[in-house]
Amino acid sequence: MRFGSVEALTALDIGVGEGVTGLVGANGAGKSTLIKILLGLLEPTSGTASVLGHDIATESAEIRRLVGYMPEHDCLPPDVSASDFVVHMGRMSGLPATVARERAADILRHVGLDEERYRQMGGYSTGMKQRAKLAQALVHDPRLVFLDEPTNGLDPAARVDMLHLVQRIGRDFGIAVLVTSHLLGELEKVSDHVIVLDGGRLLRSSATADFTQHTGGLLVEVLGGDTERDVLGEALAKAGLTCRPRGALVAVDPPPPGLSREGAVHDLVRDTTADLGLALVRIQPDQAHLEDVFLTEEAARV
Ligand SMILES: Nc1ncnc2c1ncn2[C@@H]1O[C@H](COP(=O)(O)OP(=O)(O)OP(=O)(O)O)[C@@H](O)[C@H]1O
Repeated sequence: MRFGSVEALTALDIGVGEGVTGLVGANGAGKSTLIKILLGLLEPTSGTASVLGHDIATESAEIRRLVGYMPEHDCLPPDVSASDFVVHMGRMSGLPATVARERAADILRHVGLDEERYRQMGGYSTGMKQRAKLAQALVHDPRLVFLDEPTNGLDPAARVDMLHLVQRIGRDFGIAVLVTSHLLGELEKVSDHVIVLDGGRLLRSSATADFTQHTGGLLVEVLGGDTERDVLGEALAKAGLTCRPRGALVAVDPPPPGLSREGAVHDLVRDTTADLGLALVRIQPDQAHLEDVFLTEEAARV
């Protein structure tokens, strides 16, 4: 997809399956452009795509009947209640009036808009607006929903609630979800599969578990501050482990062959901590995160 001299998407060859798929990438990576192409709202400069077996070039009306779309931008009429709006959107999708009213009431309850649904949306908080936008995407019982930055503008607690809703749409309602975020780590917990875009190119597409696999290292936390952390780190280094501070924790690399016996590093960390008179808070596996994909790519480029 080209916009003049800007290549918004280049040589993108991907398939999206069932469940929840996270589409992540920095601002301008091409996420919204991809969704708009799949909805038939933008015509790609070249290439082909199909959604639920329908060609985007010739069957976009059928695609929009089967798909729900939560756009990124603010698109709610301020002088209409969420209830009236979602009923209207249900009617637009072909539902009879009584069915649209029932479905709207159900779905607004599911997304957590109760009594507020009768108030005009102009007075809503960002979190309430995002919920209303989500409800209109779901009212006609689609087989697939595109959610463009559903957590945008939300505070941390509202973000967690929204991500929980996204997960329920995929797992409990059985609707396939393609959800975008510019925050790379955000979708790790709720997505079955993650697609990473960078400057319009595909960086990686794989099961979330492949991104977040156990690195073989450990993270250790002891009570106290940087001093206690560093005392432990130095003692572990003397004992033959490679480690470094990571925030308030000590990150221990995968053990050398002499310490590869199951539990050997755990025992060493526990004993070293006790010998130093420090209080151990936790030892946990060090997992790779989505951000690491970008760091690895950057390192490869350098
Ligand atoms: N209508 C347009 N005209 C010109 N350029 C556009 C248009 N739409 C998008 N672009 C450009 O295409 C690129 C991809 O934009 P897109 O909005 O798809 O990114 P995004 O990953 O969704 O980012 P964001 O998280 O900021 O929404 C950007 O460089 C953007 O400036």
